[in-house]
Amino acid sequence: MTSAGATSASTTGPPAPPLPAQMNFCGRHSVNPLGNTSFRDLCSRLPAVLAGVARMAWKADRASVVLLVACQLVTGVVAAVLLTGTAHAMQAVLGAGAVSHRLREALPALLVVAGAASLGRVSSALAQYGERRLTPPVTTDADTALVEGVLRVEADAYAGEGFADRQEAAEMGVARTHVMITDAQRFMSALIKMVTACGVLSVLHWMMLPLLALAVLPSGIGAVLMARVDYEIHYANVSDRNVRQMTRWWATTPKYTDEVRANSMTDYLLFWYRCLSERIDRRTVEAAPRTLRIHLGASLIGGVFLVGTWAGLAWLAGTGRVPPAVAATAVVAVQTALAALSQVVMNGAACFHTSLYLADMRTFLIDTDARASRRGGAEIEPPVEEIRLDDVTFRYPGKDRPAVDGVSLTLRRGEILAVVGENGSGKSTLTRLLTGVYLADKGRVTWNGSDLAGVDPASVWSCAGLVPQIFAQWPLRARENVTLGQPRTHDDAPVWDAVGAVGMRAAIEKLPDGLDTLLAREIWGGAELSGGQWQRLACSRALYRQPELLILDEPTSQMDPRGEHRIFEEIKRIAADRVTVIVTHQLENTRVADRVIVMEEGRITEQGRYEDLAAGGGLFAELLKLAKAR
Ligand SMILES: Nc1ncnc2c1ncn2[C@@H]1O[C@H](COP(=O)(O)OP(=O)(O)OP(=O)(O)O)[C@@H](O)[C@H]1O
Repeated sequence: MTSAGATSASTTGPPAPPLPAQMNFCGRHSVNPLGNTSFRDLCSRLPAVLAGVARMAWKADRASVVLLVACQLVTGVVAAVLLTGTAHAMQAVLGAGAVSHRLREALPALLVVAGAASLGRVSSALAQYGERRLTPPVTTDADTALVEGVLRVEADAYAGEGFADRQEAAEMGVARTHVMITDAQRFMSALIKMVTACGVLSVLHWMMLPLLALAVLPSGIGAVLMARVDYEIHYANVSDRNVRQMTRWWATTPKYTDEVRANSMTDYLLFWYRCLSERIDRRTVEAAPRTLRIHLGASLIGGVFLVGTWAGLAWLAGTGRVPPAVAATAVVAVQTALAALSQVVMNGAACFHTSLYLADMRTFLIDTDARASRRGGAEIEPPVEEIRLDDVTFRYPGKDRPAVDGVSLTLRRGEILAVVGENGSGKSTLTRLLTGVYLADKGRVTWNGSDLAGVDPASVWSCAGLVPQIFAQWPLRARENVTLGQPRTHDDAPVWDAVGAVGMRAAIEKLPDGLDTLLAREIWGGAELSGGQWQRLACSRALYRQPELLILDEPTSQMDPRGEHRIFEEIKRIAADRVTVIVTHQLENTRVADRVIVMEEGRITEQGRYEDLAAGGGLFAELLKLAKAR
């Protein structure tokens, strides 16, 4: 839901540019998942997060996971050996006798300490190597899962509540995946080090442990609270970030450079971009005092407890409760445990932080999975003799009125059907229902008698060729822009046939590398086509597929008369072997059709041949008159 931002009121000169719309999305999915979560709940998530990370890592590269686990174990052993070795060395050094004798006594323990330290270094280097091996495939798995999830949903999901915003939130999960392994691995190794150091400490004197825990706990709580604040800011900014991202693409892509410059939109787009960024920054800055309070509170309480820890140790040594050698070892153990504990806290909080974004990603993936196409396994066998719509109704999510409302229609092989009607009357939606891109909310669409709701969509789409109103200009080679990555043969003959049929052979031959030319001006070595040439290429894609159902939605709107004539001649030539549907506002073009249907507010209100409708007193005749009156 959006509302226009306020504009600054000025009575002289032109009005100030309006602010970007305020995003007040308040649907079912707009609830911050952390809104009613207690601190305990937050901490109890950590094991599940680590288990999730381990599962993802195991799936991506088992050998690296085994290496990392082995490194963790070595870390634990090394920490224990370091501390016990230090204790032995201390006992020898602080014992009785000449200095040279004491040093000799301490030498074996010191050598063990040096060996353990070297092993620790080697293990840490290997752990880093494992991390570097593991992070790319885990990130790629997460990223690909997200792209695949979005590609596999039923098409009407895109129009569903907050889909794009939730996708944007999930993207953050992917972005955080690359630090997830590092955080989890550091957390685990710090945890092992800490447990070892605490074990050694508890052997030295039981009182050291609670003192230590008190010293570090406040910073742990502080770090989790900070992560919570960060996530709240991130969550509040999702919609604005999404719009900013889109604005950035539209403003900077070379495709719209003419429109942006010649319509003097540069300043307005920069203004928009800046406003959105400032709004995002404002939310972040507004949270700064909260984070300062958390930081100061955690540092203050932690500092007091830390002083208490050292005082406790001094008291134990001073009162002779622990001998000097043990006290010296305890100092090392406290230092080790403190460092490890701070690392546990820091990396634990980072894992927790990441888990919030990963949870968004997981929720989104579960949602995309639930919305994935599951229509049944029936197959469409060519030739397609008949396509029928029986009382079909379709309404876009969130819309009050159906876009297609109770339409019944039968199309037979060899027939050319033209669909006309005013803007928004449901023509393109009808084509999406015919191809099974959308499934009817009510009624049935059947191909050769098979209801598309029970047919594997891939088998339908392998028989369809669609030139949509807004077609993609893929940054691919000219050849793949025709074949769409689905070559029919090992040679280029059918590709040349398809481009020849739309009058593009000469233009493709003139490209620097012919069919191998990359059609993307932005990329080095790429070339660009004109608008009409692109549209011809889009038509050649559909022709190349030799589809059972050929749908052309405004196929010639950018073409010169020769190109348009050629396309319609080709449509007539190949019509006998397929069902052809042409959506057009150029009413003269409907002369090629065997039948014309006129749509109004989602319904078919007239149908017949061009001549009959032109002579009738309906909308077709009225629109024709208006077209001729120019
Ligand atoms: N993706 C979508 N999400 C929500 N509503 C949509 C979507 N696409 C179309 N609509 C709505 O459905 C109705 C029919 O749209 P459709 O695109 O089918 O009309 P059309 O006859 O093809 O229009 P035009 O002649 O302008 O291309 C319109 O009210 C439109 O706002």
